[in-house]
Amino acid sequence: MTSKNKINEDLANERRKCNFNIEEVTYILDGGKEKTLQRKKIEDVALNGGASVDDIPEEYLSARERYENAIRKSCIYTNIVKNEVLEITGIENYGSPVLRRTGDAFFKDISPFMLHLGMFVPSIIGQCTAEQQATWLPRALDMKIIGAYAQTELGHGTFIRGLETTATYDPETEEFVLHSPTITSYKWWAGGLGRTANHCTVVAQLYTQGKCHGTHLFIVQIRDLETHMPLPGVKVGEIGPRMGFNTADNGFLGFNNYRIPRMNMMMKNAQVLKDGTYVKAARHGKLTYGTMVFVRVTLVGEASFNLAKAVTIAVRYSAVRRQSELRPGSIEPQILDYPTQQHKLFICIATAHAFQLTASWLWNTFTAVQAEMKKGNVDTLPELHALSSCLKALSTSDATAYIEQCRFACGGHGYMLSSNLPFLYAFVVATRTYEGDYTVLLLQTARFLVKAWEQAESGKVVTPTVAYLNRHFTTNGKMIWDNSPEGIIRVFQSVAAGKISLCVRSIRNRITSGMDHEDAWLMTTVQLVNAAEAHCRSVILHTYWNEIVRLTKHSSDNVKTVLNQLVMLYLTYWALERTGDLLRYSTISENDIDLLQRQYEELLVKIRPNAVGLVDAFDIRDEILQSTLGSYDGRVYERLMEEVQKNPLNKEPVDPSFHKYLKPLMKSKI
Ligand SMILES: CC(C)(COP(=O)(O)OP(=O)(O)OC[C@H]1O[C@@H](n2cnc3c(N)ncnc32)[C@H](O)[C@@H]1OP(=O)(O)O)[C@@H](O)C(=O)NCCC(=O)NCCSC(=O)CCCC(=O)O
Ligand SMILES: Cc1cc2nc3c(=O)[nH]c(=O)nc-3n(C[C@H](O)[C@H](O)[C@H](O)COP(=O)(O)OP(=O)(O)OC[C@H]3O[C@@H](n4cnc5c(N)ncnc54)[C@H](O)[C@@H]3O)c2cc1C
Repeated sequence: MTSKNKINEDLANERRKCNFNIEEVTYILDGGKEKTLQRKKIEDVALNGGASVDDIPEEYLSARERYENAIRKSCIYTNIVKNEVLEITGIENYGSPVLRRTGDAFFKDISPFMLHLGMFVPSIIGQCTAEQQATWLPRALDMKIIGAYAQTELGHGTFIRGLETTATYDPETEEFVLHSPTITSYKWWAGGLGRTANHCTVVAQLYTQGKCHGTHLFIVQIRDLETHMPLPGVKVGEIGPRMGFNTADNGFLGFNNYRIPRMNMMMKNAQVLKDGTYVKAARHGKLTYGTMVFVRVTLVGEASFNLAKAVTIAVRYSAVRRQSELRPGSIEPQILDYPTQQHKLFICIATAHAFQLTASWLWNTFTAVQAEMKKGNVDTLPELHALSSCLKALSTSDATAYIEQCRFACGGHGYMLSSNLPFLYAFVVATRTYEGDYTVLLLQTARFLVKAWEQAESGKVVTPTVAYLNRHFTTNGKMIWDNSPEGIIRVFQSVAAGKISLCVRSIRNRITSGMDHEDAWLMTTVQLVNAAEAHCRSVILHTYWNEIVRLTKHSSDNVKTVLNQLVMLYLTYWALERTGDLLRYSTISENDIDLLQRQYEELLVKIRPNAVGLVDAFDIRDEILQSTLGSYDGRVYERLMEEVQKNPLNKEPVDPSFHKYLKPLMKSKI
């Protein structure tokens, strides 16, 4: 072994201490051994060529250079995927989370193609008829056309019904006329739209035969395929620097009476016939929002993966980093030995597991609902919408907070862009806003919960994720505290039921005292968000526990033990975080809380020897981590030094600005 790939001794020791089979845990997280092997094969094909390495790290480039470099790498990666990876996986895996994950080796920031695969293609699959799909899908998958998803406008993102772009049908020419009547109607934010896309999905208010039928989706060509010039009637550009996503050319777009053929309306759920007659095929009013539901479902896994990256970096760094003295003259401890550091980091490992397992469960729920909808049954859609909304909100919000916690855990070096933690934060914090803002989505879930509560009150059996509401009406008084996993979960469900119940009471009291329903709802929204959060916590705790029990049935004893310790840590952590709620809605005593605290601290001690093994089990290759602090070999200080050599500011010993400005300043008299 050369000194270059020699593993840091502290990290090597940690690996010797690890007492469970790391691969077994990787298989569980990936969804089975087959999936792990497939992922590894894809990573080998895509990454072993070393195409991801930038001579100059992208953070040193100008905005133009950075964009061009991102396009260059997107094309390299797309060619690898088209020519080599899909040979192995089949076309149906285009856009799969594995390819998304592997793509991270090519970009610290974002690929300008992300929205093409993330939303443009899914909108064709989900919103077009079979005939339309046959026209558009092969071209999109083959990158003959490159798309974006232009829904949000300068004036409206959340309130989709308030969008102002119009699509007015002209039966004379059998075309839609797209128009942006105001400044606020300009499309704003769409990823890949500013410089890259030549097509996009546009969401616009549909007018036909003089009547508005609400928002619908259209496929719109915006640039010439040969020259890439914006087509006449299209005004398009990049919106400017932002906190992250700086290589994703988020764009603006306006139309001046721009015409598209009738068949460019995505017609799966509604059609406009040649004569302008509007036909609604959908069995549910909100099926045009389907692409958003799909993306929200995938964002739970995205939150888990990015948190796994951050905690891999922070745990490895904490094993390498030594700081302070416990006793005078004693060897400086690894910072991972501080219980406060363990408190910051182990919850991140557990949360990444909780979200990963919840993401797989949610994906299965999503595909089951899709299958029902194919048969014409839309009854399960409201529950899926409520679930995907709150899980998207909480997973992105928790992942944001914990990635920042990982950065804090790395002290000053965590602030370096080369640690990759700032990039991870800037990416994940955006996911809390886009695809539906945190508060707005929790309020959607709250609508569902209040309805479910009313059903349970009237004695009806409610759907599985809110079945605890039926129990709420059959038990009297506070839930008996019980420190078993099932007991803690039951108490969290009681907290949710209690909070929903308070919301309903609050709304009813307000209505009784003269408010109309809208105002009573509005005045209760702070509580409603809180209740939806509590419901979602109970769903995550329940799912995480159930899945661990199910998935470790045949695991080796050590794997069972360590995964159990993690899920117990998660349950205990949240019980301690919510002692106020637990005191209010269960019989928990001060003594029980003391016991919980002790149990938590003991779990930190038990997990400590396996901490590095647990992050190794995420199996994230160095090329994907892209971190000076988090590499497998732990050569933290060497990597920070190597990175300094790439800094263009260090190319010359004296900067030209010295002669231009500094020296004259130093020479000038007061
Ligand atoms: C907030 C709402 C849900 C409100 O919509 P609305 O039309 O005003 O709703 P409403 O008329 O008050 O009716 C509410 C009703 O509609 C239902 N509903 C709402 N959304 C869905 C859905 N997706 N599936 C199934 N049902 C849905 C709700 O459950 C309500 O039902 P109810 O009346 O209670 O029976 C909606 O406007 C919304 O989803 N806003 C968020 C916008 C958003 O997510 N934009 C994403 C833009 S693309 C993007 O960000 C790309 C990111 C980049 C990337 O991915 O990389
Ligand atoms: C990096 C990034 C990429 C994006 N990519 C795309 C894309 O590709 N395509 C696209 O179409 N869009 C995209 N978006 C836009 C994104 O979907 C919207 O920004 C998002 O849906 C939030 O809408 P908004 O900006 O209008 O926020 P607003 O709705 O104006 O929210 C502002 C505040 O008001 C609050 N608020 C708003 N309405 C309510 C309410 N009813 N009740 C209580 N509180 C409320 C919110 O909670 C929030 O705190 C992107 C955004 C970002 C940041």
